Amino acid sequence: MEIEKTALEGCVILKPTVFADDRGAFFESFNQSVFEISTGISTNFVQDNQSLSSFGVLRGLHFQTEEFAQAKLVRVIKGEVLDVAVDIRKGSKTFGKHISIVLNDKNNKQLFVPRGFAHGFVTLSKQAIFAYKCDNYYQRSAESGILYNDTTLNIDWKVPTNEIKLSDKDKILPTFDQVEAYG
Ligand SMILES: Cc1cn([C@H]2C[C@H](O)[C@@H](COP(=O)(O)OP(=O)(O)O[C@H]3O[C@@H](C)C(=O)[C@@H](O)[C@H]3O)O2)c(=O)[nH]c1=O
Repeated sequence: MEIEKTALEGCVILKPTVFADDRGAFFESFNQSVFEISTGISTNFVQDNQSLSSFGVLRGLHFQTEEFAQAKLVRVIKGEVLDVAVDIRKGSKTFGKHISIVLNDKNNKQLFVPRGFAHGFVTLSKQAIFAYKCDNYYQRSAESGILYNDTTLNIDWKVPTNEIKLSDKDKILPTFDQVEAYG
């Protein structure tokens, strides 16, 4: 397992060791002990999620508020996405900053997104299966988010605006300035 720190403290890229042979390939997509030892992060994941999206589908930017906040370990099983995490932690020196990383079924990269981040992705391939672990349960009443094209955040989603597909819910998310910081 390779670990790469990012510009945002607590956001870590993980690259599992892949064992390829003439049958195909194998890797451990999650091993709690390896995760904790290699990242130094202690979590208790309680929910696994999976979504299927077609090209241009943008899910985000999402987070759950306060005590319902979720850390996520995200990856792509099939296809390719541009994954984005935005720091919304009160007092963080990178508050309002974001990172973006290409996750696909070739690089097998995973991104750990701590609590206190808004998270989203856009699908770059024809289809993408996105999978993630969460350390807190889904709570509909605590759902919140930030508009993907917020001008303060200024995220380059790499997909032309006219090809981006959003849910009705994501079309009316608040702007960054309207959102309360985490913590
Ligand atoms: C996220 C979630 C949704 N749902 C339901 C609610 C709704 O009817 C349907 C689709 O939900 P959404 O449109 O919110 O799904 P989606 O837009 O894929 O939401 C996800 O986006 C990514 C970027 C994240 O970071 C996740 O935390 C989550 O917010 O699934 C659950 O039952 N459990 C869950 O954990």
